[in-house]
Amino acid sequence: MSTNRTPIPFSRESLEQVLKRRFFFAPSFEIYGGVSGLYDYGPPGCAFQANVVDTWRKHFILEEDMLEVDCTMLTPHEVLKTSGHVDKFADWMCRDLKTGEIFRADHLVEEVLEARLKGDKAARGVATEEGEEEDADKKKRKKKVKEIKSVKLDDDVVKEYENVLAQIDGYSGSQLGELMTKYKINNPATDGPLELPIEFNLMFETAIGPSGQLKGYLRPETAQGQFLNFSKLLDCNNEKMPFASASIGKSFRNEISPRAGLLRVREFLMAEIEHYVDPEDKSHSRFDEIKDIKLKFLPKNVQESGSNELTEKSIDDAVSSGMVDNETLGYFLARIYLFLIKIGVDPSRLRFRQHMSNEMAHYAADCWDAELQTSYGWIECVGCADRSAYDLSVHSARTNEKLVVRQPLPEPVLVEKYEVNIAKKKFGPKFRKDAGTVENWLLARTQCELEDLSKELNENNKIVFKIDSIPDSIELDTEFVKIEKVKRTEHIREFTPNVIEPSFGIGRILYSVFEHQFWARPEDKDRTVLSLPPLVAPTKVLLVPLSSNAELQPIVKKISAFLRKEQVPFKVDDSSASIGKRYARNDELGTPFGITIDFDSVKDESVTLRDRDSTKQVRGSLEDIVKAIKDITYNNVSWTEGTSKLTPFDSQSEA
Ligand SMILES: Nc1ncnc2c1ncn2[C@@H]1O[C@H](COP(=O)(O)OP(=O)(O)OP(=O)(O)O)[C@@H](O)[C@H]1O
Repeated sequence: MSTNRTPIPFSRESLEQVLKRRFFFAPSFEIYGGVSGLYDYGPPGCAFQANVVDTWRKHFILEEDMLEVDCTMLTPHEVLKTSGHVDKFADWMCRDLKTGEIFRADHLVEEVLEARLKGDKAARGVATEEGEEEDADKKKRKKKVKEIKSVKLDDDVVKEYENVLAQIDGYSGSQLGELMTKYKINNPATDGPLELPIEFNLMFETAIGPSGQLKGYLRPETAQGQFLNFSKLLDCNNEKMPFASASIGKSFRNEISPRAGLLRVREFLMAEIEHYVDPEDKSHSRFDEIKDIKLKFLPKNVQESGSNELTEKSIDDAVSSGMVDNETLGYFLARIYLFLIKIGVDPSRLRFRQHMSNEMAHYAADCWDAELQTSYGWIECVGCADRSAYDLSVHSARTNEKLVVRQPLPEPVLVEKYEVNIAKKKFGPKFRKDAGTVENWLLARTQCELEDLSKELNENNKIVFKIDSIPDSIELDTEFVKIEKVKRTEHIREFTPNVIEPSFGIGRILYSVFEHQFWARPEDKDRTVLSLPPLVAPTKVLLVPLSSNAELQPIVKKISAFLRKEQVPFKVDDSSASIGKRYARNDELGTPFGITIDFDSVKDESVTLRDRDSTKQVRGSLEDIVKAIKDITYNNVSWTEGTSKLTPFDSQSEA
């Protein structure tokens, strides 16, 4: 990284101009006025994303020998009903019945309370936090917010607000409604009253096929496709455990109020891992390799006490103290950290936040988000959850397909377990075409469910339950079914694996890296640079002929052919702009190296290599220069080390 990089106040406006000017990304359908939450990536954005995804594949899929799948985005209703998304994948929205404006309830509470705290700080003459810039939308809204005037709050109220904000991700709809009433939160623009929060499902609904009868959704995550292929994947892995599947693909969420550019969009690229592990042994065979890595943690008890103070600990300490639930989860937190650093995340602006008890799904054993600090605040970019056996169990129960691992036991064991005995002959006449479905439903129950059913049968002499595909409730007495605890000698251990799921939103990560790597040359604040790591930079080399003299053309062609052969992504800039301007253009594109071709190059094929960040230059043969570029880009070699055998070159002014 540059030795010249001095901290200057980050300007989001300036970054946005660069990203737009160089077409990293832009609103989709822009000439039609655009649609909120939808973006197209331009050439440098595409190349950057492709390189990040390539690094992700190498870092996780290849390094960890994961099984990659590519599943469909269109998903039938039944699958997402079973997974819980149809009923629960929702955010809370509230409407202003007069103006029709819609707000996401938690974001509204957060924005208003933050604004009031800012007003309070202003009244007390305290400077507001640096780096918390506001996007245009937020600014527009805030302009109209009457209460952002500097109004001093009581100390108790400040404490209360801070406490609410620390836990903002964990509130239910009714709790948000209570907060809105308690703190008199109205439409910030008009001060008009708002409806209490109602649930809004975030999935895009569609119909599959012309009849319109097969209801479906665009998937909101890639995970379900991986779970449904579990048995095939286990087979691919020769039935060996633990193992992981992985998938990279688009997901869709009909966000209530998309905002903050790439950070909250309606269609985005996800990279997800489902690591299947024995529930009785969540150790990880490679834990030793990462155990000493130190991470910054924000545990749930700290947030629940209204604070956001970070604790720095090694992963080893975090797991052995029980703060992180198990070794495998800890292993992935460290691997996530290493990946993010590799692609340009600033480690000092990365923290791992644990989900609070009321935020975490009831089945999850533990959950941590990798959050990156940006001018929009701390943003969740990677979720990493131990989802226990939930997903495989629910799909198994719904389809009656066993999604389990069967392992021969070293010694037979005597076990006590619940078994279902069905009076098959009576099922046919009672249930007719549904007899098989009811039978399979009973046989697919887990031991815990059987324990409950057995109790119910003993106490009431009957059990009553509901199966989705059968309209009426089903009632069975002991003539039809017996559920009893029996002793059996077993030679095989059968279990449903637990799943540890690291889930990456690529767009959020890309944007955070832009912010973390954007700076301006101290001598001129308009000469901005995107210091993307060479590994992921869209183009590695800018080829710059010193002049447009025809004499240089053959050597430019020759060097281009050599770079192509060596598979180094490059661009030629033979425009008439000054050399400094040409470099400046590429500094904004994040191109880490410049190769300058001059009249000496014609004589001896030597060239000059320029480093984007330090603007240092060295001279050498084309072969040696390309070797240095490849070493620095792909082999993690520093500029100093990579160019140590090349001749330092006096760089002229780049003005
Ligand atoms: N609307 C979105 N736009 C861009 N990326 C997203 C969006 N929603 C989720 N992601 C990304 O997908 C990852 C995994 O999704 P997950 O369901 O855990 O997010 P989430 O908890 O719903 O996010 P949030 O609370 O911010 O809406 C997130 O860490 C994030 O990087």
